[in-house]
Amino acid sequence: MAETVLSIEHVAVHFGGLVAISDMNFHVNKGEIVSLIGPNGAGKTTAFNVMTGFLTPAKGAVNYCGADLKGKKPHEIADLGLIRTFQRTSVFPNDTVYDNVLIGLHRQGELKGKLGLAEAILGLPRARASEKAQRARAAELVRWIGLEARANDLAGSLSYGEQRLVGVALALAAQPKMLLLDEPVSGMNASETHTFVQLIRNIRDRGVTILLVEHDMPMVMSVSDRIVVLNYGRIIAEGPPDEIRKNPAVIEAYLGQGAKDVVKEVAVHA
Ligand SMILES: Nc1ncnc2c1ncn2[C@@H]1O[C@H](COP(=O)(O)OP(=O)(O)OP(=O)(O)O)[C@@H](O)[C@H]1O
Repeated sequence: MAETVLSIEHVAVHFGGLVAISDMNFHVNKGEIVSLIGPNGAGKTTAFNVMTGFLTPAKGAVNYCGADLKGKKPHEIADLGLIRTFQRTSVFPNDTVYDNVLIGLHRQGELKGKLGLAEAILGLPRARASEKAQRARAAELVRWIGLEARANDLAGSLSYGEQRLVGVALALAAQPKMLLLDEPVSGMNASETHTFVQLIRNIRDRGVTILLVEHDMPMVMSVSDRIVVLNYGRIIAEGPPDEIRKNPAVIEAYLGQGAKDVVKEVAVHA
């Protein structure tokens, strides 16, 4: 039987009188790639914020690997291996790609308190060994995201899509069991998106479970094992891409928002 990694149970979020999410229930199994989609304002980002401890739901629970996340702070949730990327990646533009990833790894090490400050400052043997391991790991992560050829280029010289890859490397540096990707291909061209889909599959093949929020329908249809559709804070459909693209309620939800292009794309890929 499939092992559930994340489950959202009867979650509700209100902002004053506005119901952003109402009685949301869904789960993600180990090794799945699941997409959460829906028209603008449907509640996708709010759902991400609940899962990662940035928002406390008015009702319901989020379970991750058997633990109730209630009351946990974002960094405590990240420590459990539930890692998110953000819509905006902020790289250090005047550092190389490799150094950006190394800085990320150093921050991880500091956050986890792996080394004492004195050890690090004095360059004691344990600190030197750790530095060597982190350098090797940074090189491995740069290779993993496919930016090996650009490792020594300044991050500021990368295309927007490549900078987003650095964001993924920083998330991978935290050794996720599950990755939440927030609109990962927005602003990418078709070829960058294609490369990114391969990367997502590769990350999953290495054992990381994936949930993504994305507006790019062809991308969602090609990468997802399962799709959960939100509209006005409610789940209106859930299933594999082939079912979702034919679902009248889904088509209606997007048409209702005037997003005819999206519907056209869904139909074209049917
Ligand atoms: N901090 C907030 N305060 C008040 N209302 C909010 C807040 N955050 C979100 N909302 C409202 O909650 C609803 C859901 O918003 P949310 O950003 O989760 O939607 P979304 O599906 O992520 O949209 P998009 O695709 O445009 O990013 C919207 O009506 C939004 O205006």
